[in-house]
Amino acid sequence: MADPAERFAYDIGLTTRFRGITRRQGMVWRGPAGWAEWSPFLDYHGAELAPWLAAAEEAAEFGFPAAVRDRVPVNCTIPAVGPEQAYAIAARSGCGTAKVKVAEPGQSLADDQARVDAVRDALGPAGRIRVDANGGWDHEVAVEALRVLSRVELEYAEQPVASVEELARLRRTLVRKGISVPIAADESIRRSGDPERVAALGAADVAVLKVQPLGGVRRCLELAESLGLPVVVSSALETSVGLAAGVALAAALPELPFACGLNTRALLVDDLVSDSLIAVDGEIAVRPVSVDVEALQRCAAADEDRAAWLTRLDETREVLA
Ligand SMILES: O=C(O)CCC(=O)C1=CC=C[C@@H](O)[C@@H]1C(=O)O
Ligand SMILES: [Mg+2]
Repeated sequence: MADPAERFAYDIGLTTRFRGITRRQGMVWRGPAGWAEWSPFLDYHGAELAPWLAAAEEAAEFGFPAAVRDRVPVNCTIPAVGPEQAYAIAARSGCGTAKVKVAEPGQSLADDQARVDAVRDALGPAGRIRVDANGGWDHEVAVEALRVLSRVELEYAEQPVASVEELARLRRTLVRKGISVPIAADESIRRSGDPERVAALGAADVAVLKVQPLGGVRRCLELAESLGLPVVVSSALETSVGLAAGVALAAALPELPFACGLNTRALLVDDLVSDSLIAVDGEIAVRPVSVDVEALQRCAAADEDRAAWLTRLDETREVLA
C-alpha cells in the first residue's frame, strides 16, 4: 500500500442534493497498478467499510480484468428535482436512458409523476426510463406508484421497497395485477450482507452492482455469474478515479444488456482528473484515468476531515486484517 503521506482526502460539492448529501468526501491513493478511490458514504460503518477498501486495494495493487468492449452505454441520473430541471438534465445529457429518483422524503407521488413525465418529454418515446425509490415505498404505495408511473413505460423500478422479502412479494403482486414493471435490486444486493438471497427468493429481474460496496471488480464479476440475473453497473457517486473501476466492470462483463449508472461525474462540481469520465453521445470510453495534482490541491479536504478519514481507514484495515 502507498505511504500514508500519499493518501489524499478530497471534499467535492454536489450540483444538487442527492441521497440526502450535498458534498462527497473520500480518499484516493496510487498503487503499483494505478489510482484507487476509497469513498464509503458516511452512513456506512464498521465491517460495511471493508468491501469498499478491498475494491480500492484491487485498483491500486492489481488493476482490472481484461475488457471485452471499449465503450460503455450509460444513463443520465435525475435527482429528485422539479420537472423543469429534470427536463433540462435529461435533454442535455445526450443519453437515451434516464434514471429518475422517486419517493424522496417530503415529496408526493404527484412530484414523481411530474418529474417522470418531464423526462419522457425530454427523451421522446424511444427513450428508456427507470425509477429508483431507494426502498422508500411500502408495498401498497409501491403498487399504486408503479401503476401510475408505468403509464409512460418503465424499463424497471430499482429497489421500490426496502427488504428482499418485500421485493419478492411486490414482484408477485405486480405480475398478478398486470403492472408490467421489472424489479431491480440495489440496496438488497449491496447492503443486505447476502446478495444471493435476491436470486434465491426470486426478488428481482435485474441486479444493480456497485464496485466499491461489493468489494471490487472481480468480486462483482463472480456475483454477476452466480446471481444469473442481467446486471446494471452503477456508481457510488465517485470521482472519475472510482468511476474508472465501474467502467472497468461494465467493460469486462460478458453481457451488458442495460445502460449503466456511471455518468455521475455530472452530479459533482469538480473532479480529481483533468479528463473526466463523462458520457459523449450516451457512452463512456473505457480508459485509465490519472489524477491531476492541481485538482488534488483544489479538492483537498479540510485538515480535520483528512484526519478523520485516515482514522476511518486505519479502523477498516483492522477489520480486514
Ligand atoms: O445509477 C445511477 O444512475 C447513478 C448512481 C446512483 O443513483 C446512486 C449512487 C450511489 C448511491 C445511491 O443512492 C444511488 C442509487 O441508489 O443507485
Ligand atoms: Mg439505487
